[in-house]
Amino acid sequence: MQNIAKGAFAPANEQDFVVSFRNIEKIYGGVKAVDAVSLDIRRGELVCLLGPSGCGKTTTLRMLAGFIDPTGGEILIEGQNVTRLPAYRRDIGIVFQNYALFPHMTVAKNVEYGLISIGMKKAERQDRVQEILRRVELQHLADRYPRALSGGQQQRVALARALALQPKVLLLDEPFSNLDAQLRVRLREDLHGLIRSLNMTTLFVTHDQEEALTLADRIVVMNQGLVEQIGSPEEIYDAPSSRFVAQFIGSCALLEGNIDGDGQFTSHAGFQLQTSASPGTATIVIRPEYVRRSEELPTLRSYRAHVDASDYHGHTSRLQLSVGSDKLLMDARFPVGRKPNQGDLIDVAIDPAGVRVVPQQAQEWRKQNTI
Ligand SMILES: Nc1ncnc2c1ncn2[C@@H]1O[C@H](COP(=O)(O)OP(=O)(O)OP(=O)(O)O)[C@@H](O)[C@H]1O
Repeated sequence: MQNIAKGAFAPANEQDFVVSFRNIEKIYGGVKAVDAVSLDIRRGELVCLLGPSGCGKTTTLRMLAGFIDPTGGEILIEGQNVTRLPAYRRDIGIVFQNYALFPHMTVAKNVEYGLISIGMKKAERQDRVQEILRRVELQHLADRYPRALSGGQQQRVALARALALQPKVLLLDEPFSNLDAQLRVRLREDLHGLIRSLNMTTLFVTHDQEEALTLADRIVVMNQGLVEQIGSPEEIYDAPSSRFVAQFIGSCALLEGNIDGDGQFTSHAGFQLQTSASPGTATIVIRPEYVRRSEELPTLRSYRAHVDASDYHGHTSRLQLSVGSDKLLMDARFPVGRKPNQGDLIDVAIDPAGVRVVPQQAQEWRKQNTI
């Protein structure tokens, strides 16, 4: 099997894989919505498909669910080729974006529904419903109808319904998109804890990078049907494989230029920075939290920067800076009353830990990772 990713969950052997996508492809009217996606998901792993609208993440999820037939490639669940199996024979639980609860059924009946359809006996069914409602802390709402539940409670019913059938894999399609910002964060933590405690193998789709970074063991960044990078949240953030990944995950400055034989980078506009990279044309990524006040890094080179914009965000301030005609971003805390304002000049230094040289495209990363 291909060694696809080198994340924290690099699998030990094939038996550990619950899901394998092998060169999966979907073509719609001549356009590749999903292009040669390969991915192995290990038992108990939480993997996120992340990317902008239209990048192919929902199509990939739905091919695993059995709702869309791939144009090419294979999908395996616990080693069995399920590519041509109908959805109901794949042992998959799904929580849809809009939860898709039955409005005329109580919470308990919603959860019980799938168990009736597989012919489970009444006593066993009722035990299972009780057990799963207890796990998602909804026992007290068992007799309510969906319309009398909050968004977060509806989400938990949908989750309970999916888990009741004890699926091999849980699929979540934008699980938090219908919730307000505060509830989103709380439910994210709840869901994380629950999935972890059940050791549930989970694939979820989101376009929200923060959701992916906080929830996933590994993130699959997709762009125009292709996998740009697969890695742990730290790898994706700290070592992006391409300009696209660097810009899509978090904020950064991207500077184009050349690296000489001593590792010195010079941008096209003349900004210079010492790196340890090999010579050649290069794009460097500088994350804003690594741009610091010069006085904090007195041994490093200092740059005089013009403050183009200065925004207070509570825990930090975000400054947009110009050094010559190159642009940098800076996230920093300033003592009360000392936040620089637009038009000020400040001296900054760049912590080398936050500087990465990235390839122009993801091809290089894919080549190295045999995708
Ligand atoms: N049934 C279809 N017929 C034709 N094209 C389709 C169909 N479904 C999806 N596509 C196209 O395939 C591409 C991938 O769509 P997909 O829904 O997988 O993207 P996505 O990353 O999930 O986007 P979003 O976040 O907006 O849901 C898009 O260009 C989309 O227009």
